[in-house]
Amino acid sequence: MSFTIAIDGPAASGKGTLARRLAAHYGFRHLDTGLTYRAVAKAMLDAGLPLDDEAAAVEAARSFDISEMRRDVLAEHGIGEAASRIAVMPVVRRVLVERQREFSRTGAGTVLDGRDIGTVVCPDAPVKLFVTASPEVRARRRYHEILGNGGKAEEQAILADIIRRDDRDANRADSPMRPARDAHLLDTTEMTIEAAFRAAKTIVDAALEKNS
Ligand SMILES: Nc1ncnc2c1ncn2[C@@H]1O[C@H](COP(=O)(O)OP(=O)(O)OP(=O)(O)O)[C@@H](O)[C@H]1O
Ligand SMILES: Nc1ccn([C@@H]2O[C@H](COP(=O)(O)O)[C@@H](O)[C@H]2O)c(=O)n1
Repeated sequence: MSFTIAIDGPAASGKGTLARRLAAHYGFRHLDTGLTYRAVAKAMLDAGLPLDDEAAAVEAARSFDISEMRRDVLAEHGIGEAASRIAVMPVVRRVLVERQREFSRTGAGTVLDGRDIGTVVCPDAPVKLFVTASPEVRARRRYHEILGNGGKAEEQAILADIIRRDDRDANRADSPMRPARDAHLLDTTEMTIEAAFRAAKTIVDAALEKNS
């Protein structure tokens, strides 16, 4: 059986960075589940379809290749916003959650990050983290990331986007973003990436020890 590390948290909280570090450290496979919602959103946008076309979104959710998802192609802020609008549709979630669960069962260990991993996708995961940071710090980090990649951005606009997306994700009826009851909360507002990794590793090591 696969040992799954479930990581959730709001937009730009650092959950993907942490998930990638943990996966590399333990030799586990990683799935950024946000990319699955983004892949559906991009397919809809590229086809010029309205984002609330459920039948088309379900078809897109069934047909894209998970192994072909690329963060650099799907990272755009507008795609994140569209993904969050698509993510309110229960029928789309059902298809994607099944594909994410399938991934979580492969190999000796997996790391999945998203919004509902600890609560819905992998509720039996032996270790769950909920990563947060203040909205202002998250907006600043994302701003510097975009600039570092040669893009243009406005910090205040990013902050407004993040707040709007968090609100939609936390208040939708199906699978709202929230920490699982047994999740460890990790507030990285004042933490470096390295400090966040070390704190998470201590938690994961304890869970691995308990499972052995
Ligand atoms: N503890 C930290 N200290 C400083 N910068 C950080 C920290 N954690 C993450 N970052 C930076 O913040 C930005 C957002 O991190 P990341 O992409 O991992 O967030 P995310 O939660 O996966 O985002 P998304 O919601 O878009 O999936 C990245 O530029 C990353 O390098
Ligand atoms: N498990 C998940 C993961 C993501 N979403 C939705 O997708 C949007 C984009 O996610 P990013 O992590 O790439 O920013 C996000 O805002 C959520 O609406 C989800 O619902 N469940």
